[in-house]
Amino acid sequence: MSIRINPSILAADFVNMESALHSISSADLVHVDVMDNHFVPNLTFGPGMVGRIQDVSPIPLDVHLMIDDPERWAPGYAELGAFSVTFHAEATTNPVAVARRLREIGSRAGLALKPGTDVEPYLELLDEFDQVLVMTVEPGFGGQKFMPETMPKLRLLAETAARSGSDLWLQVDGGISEDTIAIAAEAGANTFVAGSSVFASDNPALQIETLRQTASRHTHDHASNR
Ligand SMILES: O=C(CO)[C@@H](O)[C@H](O)COP(=O)(O)O
Ligand SMILES: [Fe+2]
Repeated sequence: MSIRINPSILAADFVNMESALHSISSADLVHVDVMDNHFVPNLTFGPGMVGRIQDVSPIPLDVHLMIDDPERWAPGYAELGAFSVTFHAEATTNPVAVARRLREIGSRAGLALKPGTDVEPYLELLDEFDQVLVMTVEPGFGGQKFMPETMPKLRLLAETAARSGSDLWLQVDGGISEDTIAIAAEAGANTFVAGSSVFASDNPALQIETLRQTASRHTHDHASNR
Protein backbone atom coordinates (compact mmCIF):
# COMPACT_ATOMS: atom_id res chain seq x y z
CA MET A 1 0.00 0.00 0.00
CA SER A 2 1.31 3.48 -0.83
CA ILE A 3 2.24 5.88 1.91
CA ARG A 4 2.40 9.60 1.26
CA ILE A 5 4.25 12.12 3.43
CA ASN A 6 3.21 15.73 2.85
CA PRO A 7 5.19 18.36 4.79
CA SER A 8 3.18 21.41 5.80
CA ILE A 9 4.88 24.65 4.84
CA LEU A 10 3.06 26.40 7.67
CA ALA A 11 6.14 25.40 9.69
CA ALA A 12 8.63 26.65 7.04
CA ASP A 13 10.33 30.04 6.90
CA PHE A 14 7.89 32.07 4.78
CA VAL A 15 10.65 34.44 3.66
CA ASN A 16 12.73 31.55 2.31
CA MET A 17 9.90 29.51 0.86
CA GLU A 18 11.73 28.44 -2.29
CA SER A 19 14.64 26.92 -0.39
CA ALA A 20 12.18 25.31 2.06
CA LEU A 21 10.49 23.64 -0.91
CA HIS A 22 13.83 22.32 -2.15
CA SER A 23 14.72 20.98 1.32
CA ILE A 24 11.85 18.46 1.20
CA SER A 25 12.75 16.70 -2.05
CA SER A 26 11.70 13.31 -0.69
CA ALA A 27 8.12 14.51 -0.03
CA ASP A 28 5.18 13.24 -2.05
CA LEU A 29 3.21 16.48 -1.97
CA VAL A 30 3.61 19.89 -0.34
CA HIS A 31 0.80 20.66 2.11
CA VAL A 32 -0.31 24.29 1.86
CA ASP A 33 -2.55 25.62 4.65
CA VAL A 34 -4.85 28.45 3.58
CA MET A 35 -6.57 30.19 6.53
CA ASP A 36 -8.95 33.15 6.39
CA ASN A 37 -9.41 34.24 10.05
CA HIS A 38 -13.10 33.38 9.73
CA PHE A 39 -13.29 29.61 9.51
CA VAL A 40 -10.27 29.42 11.83
CA PRO A 41 -8.79 32.10 14.12
CA ASN A 42 -5.61 32.48 12.07
CA LEU A 43 -4.60 34.00 8.75
CA THR A 44 -1.99 32.73 6.29
CA PHE A 45 -2.11 33.46 2.57
CA GLY A 46 -4.38 33.24 -0.46
CA PRO A 47 -4.32 32.45 -4.16
CA GLY A 48 -1.52 34.91 -5.04
CA MET A 49 1.01 33.25 -2.74
CA VAL A 50 -0.18 29.74 -3.53
CA GLY A 51 0.14 30.51 -7.25
CA ARG A 52 3.80 31.51 -6.76
CA ILE A 53 4.44 28.37 -4.70
CA GLN A 54 2.91 26.35 -7.53
CA ASP A 55 5.24 28.12 -10.01
CA VAL A 56 8.44 27.31 -8.13
CA SER A 57 7.67 24.04 -6.33
CA PRO A 58 9.31 20.88 -7.67
CA ILE A 59 6.61 18.92 -5.77
CA PRO A 60 2.84 19.01 -6.49
CA LEU A 61 0.58 20.93 -4.11
CA ASP A 62 -1.86 19.52 -1.56
CA VAL A 63 -3.92 22.60 -0.65
CA HIS A 64 -5.86 22.55 2.66
CA LEU A 65 -8.49 25.27 2.71
CA MET A 66 -9.49 26.35 6.20
CA ILE A 67 -11.83 29.01 4.86
CA ASP A 68 -15.48 29.94 4.65
CA ASP A 69 -17.24 29.83 1.32
CA PRO A 70 -15.29 27.11 -0.51
CA GLU A 71 -17.89 27.31 -3.31
CA ARG A 72 -16.40 30.67 -4.20
CA TRP A 73 -12.71 30.11 -3.48
CA ALA A 74 -11.83 26.43 -3.95
CA PRO A 75 -12.07 26.31 -7.77
CA GLY A 76 -9.40 29.02 -8.08
CA TYR A 77 -6.82 26.78 -6.40
CA ALA A 78 -7.60 23.96 -8.83
CA GLU A 79 -7.32 26.44 -11.71
CA LEU A 80 -3.85 27.56 -10.65
CA GLY A 81 -2.74 23.93 -10.95
CA ALA A 82 -2.91 22.42 -7.44
CA PHE A 83 -2.78 18.63 -7.58
CA SER A 84 -5.27 18.33 -4.72
CA VAL A 85 -7.68 20.78 -3.07
CA THR A 86 -9.27 19.90 0.29
CA PHE A 87 -12.05 21.99 1.82
CA HIS A 88 -13.90 21.59 5.13
CA ALA A 89 -17.27 19.83 5.42
CA GLU A 90 -18.26 22.35 8.12
CA ALA A 91 -17.82 25.26 5.71
CA THR A 92 -20.38 24.23 3.09
CA THR A 93 -23.88 22.84 2.75
CA ASN A 94 -23.07 21.23 -0.59
CA PRO A 95 -19.72 19.43 -0.44
CA VAL A 96 -20.57 17.26 -3.44
CA ALA A 97 -21.03 20.29 -5.69
CA VAL A 98 -17.66 21.72 -4.62
CA ALA A 99 -15.93 18.36 -5.15
CA ARG A 100 -17.47 17.91 -8.60
CA ARG A 101 -16.30 21.37 -9.65
CA LEU A 102 -12.75 20.63 -8.46
CA ARG A 103 -12.62 17.34 -10.37
CA GLU A 104 -14.06 19.02 -13.46
CA ILE A 105 -11.20 21.54 -13.40
CA GLY A 106 -8.72 18.71 -13.00
CA SER A 107 -7.61 18.54 -9.38
CA ARG A 108 -8.27 15.86 -6.80
CA ALA A 109 -11.06 16.73 -4.37
CA GLY A 110 -10.64 16.36 -0.61
CA LEU A 111 -13.12 16.62 2.25
CA ALA A 112 -11.76 17.67 5.66
CA LEU A 113 -13.41 16.96 9.01
CA LYS A 114 -12.67 18.83 12.24
CA PRO A 115 -12.08 16.61 15.30
CA GLY A 116 -15.67 17.08 16.53
CA THR A 117 -17.34 16.40 13.16
CA ASP A 118 -18.90 12.98 12.64
CA VAL A 119 -18.00 11.05 9.53
CA GLU A 120 -21.23 9.01 9.24
CA PRO A 121 -23.17 11.58 7.14
CA TYR A 122 -20.41 11.44 4.51
CA LEU A 123 -19.87 7.68 4.24
CA GLU A 124 -22.37 7.35 1.40
CA LEU A 125 -20.69 10.15 -0.53
CA LEU A 126 -17.14 8.84 -0.52
CA ASP A 127 -17.12 8.19 -4.29
CA GLU A 128 -17.36 11.95 -4.77
CA PHE A 129 -13.98 12.50 -3.10
CA ASP A 130 -10.40 11.46 -3.74
CA GLN A 131 -9.33 12.09 -0.18
CA VAL A 132 -10.80 12.53 3.29
CA LEU A 133 -8.74 14.54 5.74
CA VAL A 134 -9.32 13.60 9.37
CA MET A 135 -8.02 16.53 11.40
CA THR A 136 -6.03 15.26 14.37
CA VAL A 137 -5.91 18.74 15.97
CA GLU A 138 -8.33 21.67 15.93
CA PRO A 139 -7.49 23.43 12.66
CA GLY A 140 -5.76 26.81 12.80
CA PHE A 141 -2.26 26.32 14.15
CA GLY A 142 0.80 24.13 13.75
CA GLY A 143 2.67 22.57 16.64
CA GLN A 144 -0.37 21.21 18.52
CA LYS A 145 -0.79 17.86 20.23
CA PHE A 146 -2.16 14.88 18.28
CA MET A 147 -5.71 13.86 19.34
CA PRO A 148 -5.96 10.04 19.46
CA GLU A 149 -9.73 10.28 20.02
CA THR A 150 -10.09 11.00 16.28
CA MET A 151 -8.84 7.50 15.36
CA PRO A 152 -12.20 5.67 15.41
CA LYS A 153 -13.31 7.96 12.57
CA LEU A 154 -10.29 6.93 10.55
CA ARG A 155 -10.90 3.22 11.23
CA LEU A 156 -14.46 3.54 10.03
CA LEU A 157 -13.33 5.30 6.86
CA ALA A 158 -10.60 2.73 6.21
CA GLU A 159 -13.02 -0.17 6.63
CA THR A 160 -15.66 1.48 4.45
CA ALA A 161 -13.15 2.25 1.70
CA ALA A 162 -11.68 -1.27 1.86
CA ARG A 163 -15.15 -2.83 1.61
CA SER A 164 -15.93 -0.91 -1.55
CA GLY A 165 -12.44 -1.46 -2.99
CA SER A 166 -11.92 2.27 -3.40
CA ASP A 167 -8.54 3.95 -3.51
CA LEU A 168 -9.57 6.78 -1.19
CA TRP A 169 -6.62 8.60 0.32
CA LEU A 170 -7.04 8.92 4.07
CA GLN A 171 -5.11 11.90 5.34
CA VAL A 172 -4.26 12.92 8.89
CA ASP A 173 -3.09 16.40 9.78
CA GLY A 174 -1.89 17.80 13.09
CA GLY A 175 0.68 16.64 15.60
CA ILE A 176 2.11 13.93 13.33
CA SER A 177 5.59 12.94 14.50
CA GLU A 178 7.73 9.83 14.84
CA ASP A 179 5.74 9.06 18.00
CA THR A 180 2.21 9.50 16.65
CA ILE A 181 2.46 8.44 13.00
CA ALA A 182 2.29 4.76 13.96
CA ILE A 183 -1.05 5.29 15.74
CA ALA A 184 -2.54 6.95 12.67
CA ALA A 185 -1.11 4.32 10.29
CA GLU A 186 -2.51 1.50 12.45
CA ALA A 187 -5.93 3.18 12.28
CA GLY A 188 -5.82 3.30 8.48
CA ALA A 189 -4.25 6.60 7.42
CA ASN A 190 -2.13 6.42 4.28
CA THR A 191 -1.39 10.13 3.74
CA PHE A 192 0.38 12.05 6.49
CA VAL A 193 0.81 15.79 6.89
CA ALA A 194 3.74 16.80 9.09
CA GLY A 195 4.72 20.41 9.72
CA SER A 196 6.87 21.00 12.77
CA SER A 197 8.31 17.49 12.87
CA VAL A 198 9.75 17.96 9.34
CA PHE A 199 10.79 21.61 9.40
CA ALA A 200 12.22 21.56 12.93
CA SER A 201 14.58 18.81 11.80
CA ASP A 202 18.16 19.57 10.71
CA ASN A 203 17.58 17.27 7.77
CA PRO A 204 13.96 17.56 6.57
CA ALA A 205 14.42 15.12 3.66
CA LEU A 206 15.77 12.44 6.01
CA GLN A 207 13.01 13.09 8.53
CA ILE A 208 10.44 12.51 5.79
CA GLU A 209 12.01 9.10 5.10
CA THR A 210 11.99 8.23 8.81
CA LEU A 211 8.29 9.09 9.02
CA ARG A 212 7.60 7.06 5.86
CA GLN A 213 9.36 3.97 7.20
CA THR A 214 7.59 4.17 10.55
CA ALA A 215 4.21 4.52 8.84
CA SER A 216 4.96 1.59 6.50
CA ARG A 217 5.81 -0.68 9.40
CA HIS A 218 2.42 0.06 10.98
CA THR A 219 0.25 -0.12 7.87
CA HIS A 220 -2.02 -3.11 7.35
CA ASP A 221 -4.94 -4.23 5.27
CA HIS A 222 -8.25 -2.97 6.69
CA ALA A 223 -10.34 -5.23 4.47
CA SER A 224 -9.24 -8.22 6.56
CA ASN A 225 -9.61 -6.28 9.76
CA ARG A 226 -13.28 -6.78 10.50
O1 LIG B 1 -3.80 22.37 9.00
C1 LIG B 1 -2.97 22.45 9.88
C2 LIG B 1 -3.25 23.21 11.13
O2 LIG B 1 -4.52 23.73 11.08
C3 LIG B 1 -1.73 21.69 9.70
O3 LIG B 1 -1.46 21.38 8.37
C4 LIG B 1 -0.50 22.10 10.46
O4 LIG B 1 0.34 22.91 9.69
C5 LIG B 1 0.26 20.88 10.89
O5 LIG B 1 1.34 21.23 11.65
P1 LIG B 1 2.00 20.27 12.75
O6 LIG B 1 0.93 19.90 13.73
O7 LIG B 1 2.49 19.06 12.00
O8 LIG B 1 3.09 21.09 13.33
FE1 LIG C 1 -3.32 21.41 7.11
